[in-house]
Amino acid sequence: MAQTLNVDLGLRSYPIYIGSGLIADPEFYRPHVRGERVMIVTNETVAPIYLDSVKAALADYHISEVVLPDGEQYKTLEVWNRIFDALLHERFARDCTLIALGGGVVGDMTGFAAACYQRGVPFIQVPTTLLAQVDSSVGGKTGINHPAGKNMIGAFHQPLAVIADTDTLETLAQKELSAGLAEVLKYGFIRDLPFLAWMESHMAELLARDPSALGHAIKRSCEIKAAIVAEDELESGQRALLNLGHTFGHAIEAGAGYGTWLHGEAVAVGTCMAANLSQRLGWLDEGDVERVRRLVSSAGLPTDPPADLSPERFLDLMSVDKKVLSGKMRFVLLKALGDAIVTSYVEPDLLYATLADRCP
Ligand SMILES: O=C(O)C(=O)C[C@@H](O)[C@H](O)[C@H](O)COP(=O)(O)O
Repeated sequence: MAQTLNVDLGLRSYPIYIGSGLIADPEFYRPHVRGERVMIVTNETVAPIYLDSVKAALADYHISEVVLPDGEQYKTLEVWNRIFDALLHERFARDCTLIALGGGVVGDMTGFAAACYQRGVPFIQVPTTLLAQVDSSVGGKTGINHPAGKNMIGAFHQPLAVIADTDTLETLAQKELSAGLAEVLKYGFIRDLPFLAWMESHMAELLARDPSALGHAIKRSCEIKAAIVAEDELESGQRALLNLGHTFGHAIEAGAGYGTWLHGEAVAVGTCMAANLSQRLGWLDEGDVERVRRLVSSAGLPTDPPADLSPERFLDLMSVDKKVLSGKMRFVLLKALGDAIVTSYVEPDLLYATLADRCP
């Protein structure tokens, strides 16, 4: 049984299907596939587990595949180009559909390839990690990394559908599950205090992959994300709230070398740092910050930045953030738990103090 949510974007609206057993079911693909040719883009970890099921579900189409290496360190221009090599080698025309089968890296790279191939072809997201199911597969942000900054080259390109099979989470490494929980927690921190409280009391079930707890977490996360994206598709306002923890987090990922930290782990630390800065601005109290850190830690996630990332290097890496406008950094901070804002009014000494802060 699938639950269906909708991302309301006028002509670019699309469904998010969430449930068990969807990945091998042709019914979820058929209404959305365009043309007769399908290119499945996946990675070396996911292919041996799920590629055959997806191919069987798409047996009515002419299928090709490209299998990329797995990891954030491969979200590069060179690896991305392999998708075009495959499409061109096999003479794909515009009447085709790309399928992104995998986690956030595969989804972002496939979506960006779909945005660019012959100036734009359709694609479907089939996310197989928790992080991709609750966040990156929804909303149309696609792209690749540059050594100077995360997701620096990309496009907004909405998928035709998101098919989130919750069974795929059974094969996910525990570290990857925790990384996905960082983004689930984010929705509570920015917009939904009751959801945060629900996570507090259901963390053990979430970590034990209880299907009902995970199903609720995925649905609520996608509801919040779909509503924000529908309000502000191209991030001219409210959508930036979804970037809580990301300015600090992206700096950690780039500073340590892509692939050293999982994206969700870096976002978890970034969220604790955003809470720290929010306290310095007088918005959160000590108890709130402690609650943020406790929740993050209870999800099996780190709370502190790497000791070798100096405040100066942090600042340098953060200065290429996509939220920088007219040379001014903007931050997603917490006015209260469940109430995030975007602000550029942060005194440099308070920011520096947060960047220098390390738990004893
Ligand atoms: O969808 C959004 O908007 C987000 O910001 C979601 C983030 O969790 C996600 O990691 C996104 O890819 C980051 O986008 P970026 O614009 O900061 O690169």
